[in-house]
Amino acid sequence: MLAQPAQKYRPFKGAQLADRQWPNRTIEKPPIWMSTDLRDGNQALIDPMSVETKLTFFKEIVAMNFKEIEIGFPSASDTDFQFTRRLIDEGHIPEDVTIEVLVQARKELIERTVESVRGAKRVIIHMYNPTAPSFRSIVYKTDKAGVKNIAVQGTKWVMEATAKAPEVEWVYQYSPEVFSGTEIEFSKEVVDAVSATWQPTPENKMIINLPATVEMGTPNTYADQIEWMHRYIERRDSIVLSVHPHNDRGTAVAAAELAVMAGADRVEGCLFGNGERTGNVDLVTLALNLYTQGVHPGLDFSDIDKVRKLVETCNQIPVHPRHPYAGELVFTAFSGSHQDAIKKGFAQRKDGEIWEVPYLPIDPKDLNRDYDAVVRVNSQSGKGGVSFLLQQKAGLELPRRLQIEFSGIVQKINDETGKEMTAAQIVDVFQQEYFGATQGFEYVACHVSDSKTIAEGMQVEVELVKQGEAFTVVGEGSGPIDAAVTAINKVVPAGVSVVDYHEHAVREGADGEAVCYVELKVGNGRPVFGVGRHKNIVVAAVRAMVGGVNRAS
Ligand SMILES: CC(=O)SCCNC(=O)CCNC(=O)[C@H](O)C(C)(C)COP(=O)(O)OP(=O)(O)OC[C@H]1O[C@@H](n2cnc3c(N)ncnc32)[C@H](O)[C@@H]1OP(=O)(O)O
Ligand SMILES: CC(C)C(=O)C(=O)O
Repeated sequence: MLAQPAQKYRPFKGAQLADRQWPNRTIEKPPIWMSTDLRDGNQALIDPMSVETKLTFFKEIVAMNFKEIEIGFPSASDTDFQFTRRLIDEGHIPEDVTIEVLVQARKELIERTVESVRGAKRVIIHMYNPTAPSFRSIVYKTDKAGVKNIAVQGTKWVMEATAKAPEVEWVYQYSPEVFSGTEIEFSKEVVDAVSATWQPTPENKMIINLPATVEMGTPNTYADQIEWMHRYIERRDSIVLSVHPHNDRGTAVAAAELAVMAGADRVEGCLFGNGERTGNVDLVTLALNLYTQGVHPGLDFSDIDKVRKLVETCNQIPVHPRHPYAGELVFTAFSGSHQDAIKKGFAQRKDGEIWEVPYLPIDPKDLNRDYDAVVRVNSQSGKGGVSFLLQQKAGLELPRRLQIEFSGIVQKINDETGKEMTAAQIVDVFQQEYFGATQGFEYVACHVSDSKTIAEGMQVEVELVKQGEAFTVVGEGSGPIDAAVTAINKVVPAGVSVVDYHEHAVREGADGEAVCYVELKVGNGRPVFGVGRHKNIVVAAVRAMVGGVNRAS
């Protein structure tokens, strides 16, 4: 890298717009969406899509509810020509969907393009030519007038060619390519000349598309350019103002959003931002950003994994695991404090309320994503995450101090292995630690009686085995726990005292079970937990106590 990059690169200068209005606006309705996956996305693939793949992709884009779809560049390749014909001849285009085809401002290519869509109901014919200074001097070796003439002449060729196919309802779209790098007054001059030639009306609008062919400045500079054009181009009421951001600086989504605030009616882009170089603007992120503001985007991403897999298969490019809304890891928290907040958010949440779960800007369920993946446990995790998974997977609602005790056990394993622990593994470890603690006393059975002859009110008989020897201890107390403590104390000389006790049901109804968590101390030892589960709550409590005594020793 250069020590002085200013010797090689100059800062981008956008439109002069001192009284810009867009910063005070919000987006309250979705723009018109146009998917260019089959054109701009396709032209950037290592292996462009086959006709069959394009057809599969097209049908799914339709199912997502796109009403405008750029299907290709039919004059460029036989594949695109054949695909266009198949869509039309086999009737794959729904009544309310308009296909779009791209072409350069070249007569023979325009004629071939018109031929490719003969018989279609409605078509957007999209012509482009570059207008930026470097293209004028490097690619065309011409001046502003020369470039403007290409645009106007191309428009006339489109008018002539489309007039020969009157069965099609034609919509004209013009793009001054590299609008982002073209002097703004010159962009207006070219666009005005094109619309003066085509003569759109408020009833028969044309589309003026202003591409950030290469993203050149911060997104606010694009918004300024769009607002400038929105205010000053001629025949604005007869024009659908469209934007086509690319992502060279990684800010295409922001640029598109600010451009809509600045007056754009329509956005062109690709699913997950496929496209030339760093890609086109990502329509999934744009649409779901709107959704999280309470505005329905009009597109259906209610099975986001299906959309992701489709795009990965058709493009042969993976979607990044941290891609907004769709990546494999984007609804997953590994770190302790995040898990803790998410767990509390879910616990407080009631159906029908406004979504407010910390760290999750959208409910994964709305995209058919599972809550399972929300919390994953590794050495960065804390008690919140561990207990969340136990609750989700096994229905266990651990009291706070047990959460602390058990997460210490999990943490130790994670530190040793350095690996993630799955929910099933955590449940396993919990079961081994708390339900499998049989060293010491083995619980066999217990019997509870509350006859009037029992002085303390209740009697519990506990049958145990220790080192192969079976015996029974009996205790009385004001309640079953009390009585069980008295009974067990008879075989634990150091003395057992209950510090805390919690219970809850794990399943409702006839097959319901109770889980008891007993925190106890043996002698002067530190408090430990025992956990028991059984249909009968007293049995669950006695089991918890026996388990706790075993763990304490
Ligand atoms: C920003 C974008 O994404 S724009 C879309 C880009 N997509 C594609 O290019 C994919 C499809 N294109 C192709 O397959 C080819 O370019 C074709 C088949 C259309 C044309 O191929 P060729 O005739 O061999 O032309 P090639 O692309 O090599 O050269 C471009 C020529 O067209 C001219 N040209 C390029 N774009 C345009 C345009 N929009 N309008 C008019 N002329 C143009 C160039 O100046 C050059 O002219 P020259 O031959 O006099 O130097
Ligand atoms: C053809 C135009 C709209 C284009 O793809 C671009 O400029 O990026």
